[in-house]
Amino acid sequence: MNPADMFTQVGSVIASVMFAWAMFKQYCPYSVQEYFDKYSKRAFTFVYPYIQISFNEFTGDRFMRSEAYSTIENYLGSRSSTQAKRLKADVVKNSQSVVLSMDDYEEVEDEFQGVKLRWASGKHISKTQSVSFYPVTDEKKYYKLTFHKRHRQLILGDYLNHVLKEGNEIKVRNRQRKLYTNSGSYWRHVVFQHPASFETLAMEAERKQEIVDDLVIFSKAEDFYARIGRAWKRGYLLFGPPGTGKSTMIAAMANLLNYDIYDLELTAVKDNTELRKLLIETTTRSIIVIEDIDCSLDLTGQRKKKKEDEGERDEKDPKPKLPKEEDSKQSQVTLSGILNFVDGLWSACRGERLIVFTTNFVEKLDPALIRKGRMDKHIELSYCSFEAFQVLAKNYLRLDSHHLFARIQELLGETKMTPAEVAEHLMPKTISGDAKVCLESLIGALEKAKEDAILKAEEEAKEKEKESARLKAEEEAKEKEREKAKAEEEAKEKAKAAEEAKEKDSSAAENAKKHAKDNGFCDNGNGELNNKENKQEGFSH
Ligand SMILES: Nc1ncnc2c1ncn2[C@@H]1O[C@H](COP(=O)(O)OP(=O)(O)OP(=O)(O)O)[C@@H](O)[C@H]1O
Ligand SMILES: [Mg+2]
Repeated sequence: MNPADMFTQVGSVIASVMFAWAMFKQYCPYSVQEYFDKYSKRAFTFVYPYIQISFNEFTGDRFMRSEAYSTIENYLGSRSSTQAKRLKADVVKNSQSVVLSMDDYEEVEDEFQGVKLRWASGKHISKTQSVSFYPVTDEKKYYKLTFHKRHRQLILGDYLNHVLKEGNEIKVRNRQRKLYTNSGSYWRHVVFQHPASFETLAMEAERKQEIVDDLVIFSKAEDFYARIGRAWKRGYLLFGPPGTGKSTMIAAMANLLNYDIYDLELTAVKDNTELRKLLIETTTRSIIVIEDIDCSLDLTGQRKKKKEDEGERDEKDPKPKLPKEEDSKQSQVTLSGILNFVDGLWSACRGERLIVFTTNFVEKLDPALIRKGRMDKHIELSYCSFEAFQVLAKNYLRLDSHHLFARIQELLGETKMTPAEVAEHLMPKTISGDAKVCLESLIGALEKAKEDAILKAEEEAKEKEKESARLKAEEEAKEKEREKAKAEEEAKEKAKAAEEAKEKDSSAAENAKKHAKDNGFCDNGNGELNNKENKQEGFSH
């Protein structure tokens, strides 16, 4: 048979088979088709030695993008860029890096512990019925993993875990961090791009290292927290005067650990229920921040006040009062709501979270709120030390040393200036950026601050003296008044005693008279008593 005849015959056989298949599809009942489909697939898998697993892009009714799909996409990214011929590119991290993934219907190979496997990308397309000029197509993308069935155990266990772990790590590396703020009961976010870092943070090197170590240890301690049975969370309380770097440190923490920030504005939260809802919506690897917690709520007295109010209500009116209009507008988040937020509920959330409170007045806060276990680490940020100044000088002026440093060190030891103020003086003052001008400006400000502090101390001493003199005078006046009152009291006492004595005398005289009368004496009109019997006796004589 010549090749032309052979092709003609093969062609006609294929055409006949296709015709028969089309007829079968067209006229055979659906149930028979399904039956046929099922058994043909079973027969195929019986002889086909490979296993296939599909990971669809969308899962569930809510049309949520599958986490596994995006993790696998990240995992396959680097392999795709070296093997696939058609790639898709996406830009992340504020247009700073390009992430590649394989295009549809591409294949890449992978190897795990000597076992070869194959990943393929594909999509199901279904046309949806809609009243539109253009047909709407519904694409469902998927990744398909194919491997030999003798490696089933290894692939389903270790390999898939390895894919998810590595994919997640790549996702975290590539993700854009976000700064969330709450507006009522939901979070809004912007891309978080604060440049602060622990290197640029002005504080003593030793303390800084201690905080960095603490954070890094925490972020790697998943197994440790699971072993000791505690939720993977850590609380930080940052306190100190305004402008000492509390907010800057939070940004540095987020940059160090690559965490998102949830900046919680408590005054915008209506009540504890809303607070709970917001908390549940926070994601893992995040820092939840409540700035100026002492100003956000009356956390110091709220618990006490509430109890007092309840006590009063119990006494006077057993029915609960409706909130007044002005009360209902204010936040009704309570201290116990916050405490639950910090430990109770939070423990139920998966993944690592840091919570940071900042305050200018740590002594104002309820001890229950900041006890260890809730706020595990208390960090004081204080006025600028010389070591902190050196960091600022290096950041702002690129200076490691300068002959004016000695004077600055002396002045910083004698006066209080916040790092924010110091930094302000180190900002470029001339177009040439002369460091000396900045340092002199700082020295001038420090000298002035020192003079002001001396004047203030003198003023305060005078005030104190005046106050103590005033108090002394007041005390003396009070003492005099007390003495006067005492003398008056004594005089009154004396007069009363004399009155009583007089009364006593007159009543004694009265008694004596009565007694005399009873015994036969009578008053002779001259105040003398005469004995009646004696008189009678005299008459008789
Ligand atoms: N320790 C510091 N290191 C570096 N810069 C600092 C430091 N402290 C303050 N600054 C600078 O001062 C500015 C204000 O600091 P920051 O907002 O962090 O202060 P804060 O302690 O949060 O103040 P507040 O209590 O008013 O919120 C920042 O922009 C930062 O540049
Ligand atoms: Mg701040």
